[in-house]
Amino acid sequence: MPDSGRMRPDARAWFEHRTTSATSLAEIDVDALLLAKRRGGHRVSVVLPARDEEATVGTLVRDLADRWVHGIPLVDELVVIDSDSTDATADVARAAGADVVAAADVLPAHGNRRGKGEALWKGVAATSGDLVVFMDSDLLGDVSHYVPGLLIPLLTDPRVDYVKGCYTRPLTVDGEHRPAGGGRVTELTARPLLNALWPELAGFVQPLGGEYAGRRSALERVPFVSGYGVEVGLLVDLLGVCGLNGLAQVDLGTRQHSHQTDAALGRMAGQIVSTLLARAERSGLEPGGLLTQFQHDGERFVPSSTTVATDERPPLCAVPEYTAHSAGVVG
Ligand SMILES: O=c1ccn([C@@H]2O[C@H](COP(=O)(O)OP(=O)(O)O[C@H]3O[C@H](CO)[C@@H](O)[C@H](O)[C@H]3O)[C@@H](O)[C@H]2O)c(=O)[nH]1
Ligand SMILES: O=C(O)[C@H](O)COP(=O)(O)O
Repeated sequence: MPDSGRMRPDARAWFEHRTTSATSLAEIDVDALLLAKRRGGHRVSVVLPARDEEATVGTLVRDLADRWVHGIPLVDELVVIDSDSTDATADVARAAGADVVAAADVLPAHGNRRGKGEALWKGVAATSGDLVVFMDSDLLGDVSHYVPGLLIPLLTDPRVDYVKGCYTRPLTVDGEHRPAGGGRVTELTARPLLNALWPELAGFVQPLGGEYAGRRSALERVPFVSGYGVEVGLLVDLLGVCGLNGLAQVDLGTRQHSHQTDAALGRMAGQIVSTLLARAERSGLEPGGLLTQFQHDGERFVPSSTTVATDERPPLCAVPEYTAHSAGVVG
């Protein structure tokens, strides 16, 4: 039976002390945040990787620019990294107020690879803020509070180097809408693997979520996996660089995005498996047997842990009672 009491103590302590909430603008003291930004002499870059996102990137960029560039000056640089789009992503994003940089034009001597992680790596290279906020370009609805929400831990606690967003994820597939249940690769691949191999990270509610922020000083010290393995790669590698207490998460409320096909999610899961197994092999890790999952109770995420370690029986041909019996039967 699930039992939150059985969550690994270090993961549980991290979850309790390093999870904060910023589910809407009403919950955020933006003036205090701006003051902290000015006092600390910080510069904030927002990086949005985008591949063929003409349908969504315009509204997102306009919301962010209106609120945090032209309104309250929390963001100094709003950059869309055009990841080899074949649609009007670049024009739409530029018209909405972003600086648009083609991934292929950044560090050209290093070539141009495919994938989201490549766009993020180029995004860090192309910007200059000491604090970098990442957001996907296919987000739906007004999510402009994500930016200050992700910045709070970085602007208010010098021990925090990296902040992951977490959220409830509705799922709409084939016209059927469910208020939660999104993040299928997260639940079926990333979470079980991360729990097995890096149990101290079990408190992360959304290890794959595309909204997170970090100090450049940390981000420039870790590799960026070029494809969809980038989020789990960053989590594991930043754990090594910053330690568990250098990581934090913030509940941003709800996240809706465009869903990919099952076949595409299978390929994404494959990249995540490959990213994590490569790191586990390098570190010689043995899998553990506890899985922590989360449910939102209306106020907060509630963890519940289950033993998933497997037991097994030997081949029957090695069981004397069986071989004696089956010899008798055959004979
Ligand atoms: O080659 C690519 C592929 C994607 N993207 C952009 O990356 C973002 C996320 O990509 P998407 O294909 O929408 O991923 P999801 O299906 O939403 O996958 C989830 O899981 C992924 C794996 O961890 C994360 O990278 C995502 O942020 C997270 O939302 C979007 O803005 C894309 O336009 C690129 O820039 N280049
Ligand atoms: O984060 C994930 O697991 C993938 O983006 C899939 O999300 P979805 O199930 O909401 O499409």
